[in-house]
Amino acid sequence: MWRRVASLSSSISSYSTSFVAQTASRLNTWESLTTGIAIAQQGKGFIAPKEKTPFITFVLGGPGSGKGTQCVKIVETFGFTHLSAGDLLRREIASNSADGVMILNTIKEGKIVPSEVTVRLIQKEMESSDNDKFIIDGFPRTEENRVSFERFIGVEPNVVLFFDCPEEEMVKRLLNRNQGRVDDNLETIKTRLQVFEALSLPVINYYSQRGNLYTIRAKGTEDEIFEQVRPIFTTFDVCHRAVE
Ligand SMILES: Nc1ncnc2c1ncn2[C@@H]1O[C@H](COP(=O)(O)OP(=O)(O)OP(=O)(O)O)[C@@H](O)[C@H]1O
Ligand SMILES: Nc1ccn([C@H]2C[C@H](O)[C@@H](COP(=O)(O)O)O2)c(=O)n1
Ligand SMILES: [Mg+2]
Repeated sequence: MWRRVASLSSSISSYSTSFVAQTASRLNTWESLTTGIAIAQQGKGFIAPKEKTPFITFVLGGPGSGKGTQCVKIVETFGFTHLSAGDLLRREIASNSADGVMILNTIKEGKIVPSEVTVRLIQKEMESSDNDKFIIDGFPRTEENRVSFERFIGVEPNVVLFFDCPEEEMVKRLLNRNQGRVDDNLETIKTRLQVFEALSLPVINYYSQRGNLYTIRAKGTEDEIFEQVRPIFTTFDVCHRAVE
């Protein structure tokens, strides 16, 4: 099971209080994870489980670019655990949680839910998973999402996929999706496209500059698109990560 030395959930709920101090403590915790065994061997009494850093893929792209569709294929082929930020948020709405109404209204408007909520949901799933390979779909949608993940989860993505799809194709797909989503209507789609351009493209540019962005031409059949994705993970050899 992949987990941090200490659970961070409680810290996230007090996100706005002493943010800088908490962040510093969190980064120390991740450092402890990697140095804990050595410290224990020196007889200083601190024992941390020896665990691998998870392999993380972020999946980005405009609304309807095919992120979820391709994630299903990636999971089937490469054994990732699929965490869709949108699905986790919709699950919160369905469970009538304290944040449910706020999340529903935000999604109906086509806007972005505060990062502390989304990161907490992702973190919970990661901590309770036996897998150490995660494909995180529709996240980070904003610079705030990105920075929150790095600060609270304490790791950066190994791979960032960007499904680059023409706008008219995305709109056509969304209007034909027929899954009863409250945000698949023309008015909300327009806002989602604006939000993508204003808030998500800067994140994509950030990863492009860091050198871990893989851009996929996302028009064509599902199989044609997957044939662009497959070699990325074959190169990383994610199926044969050593088990400790
Ligand atoms: N290559 C494709 N060609 C045609 N239709 C597709 C293709 N890929 C996915 N679709 C369809 O387009 C719709 C949107 O796809 P999908 O849900 O995977 O997009 P998404 O990027 O996850 O969207 P969102 O951001 O809204 O969750 C679905 O109905 C899906 O079946
Ligand atoms: N990081 C995220 C991901 C999703 N949301 C909200 C806003 C999106 O329009 C909606 C649906 O997500 P999708 O299923 O299209 O990936 O969920 C968010 O606020 N932050
Ligand atoms: Mg999706």
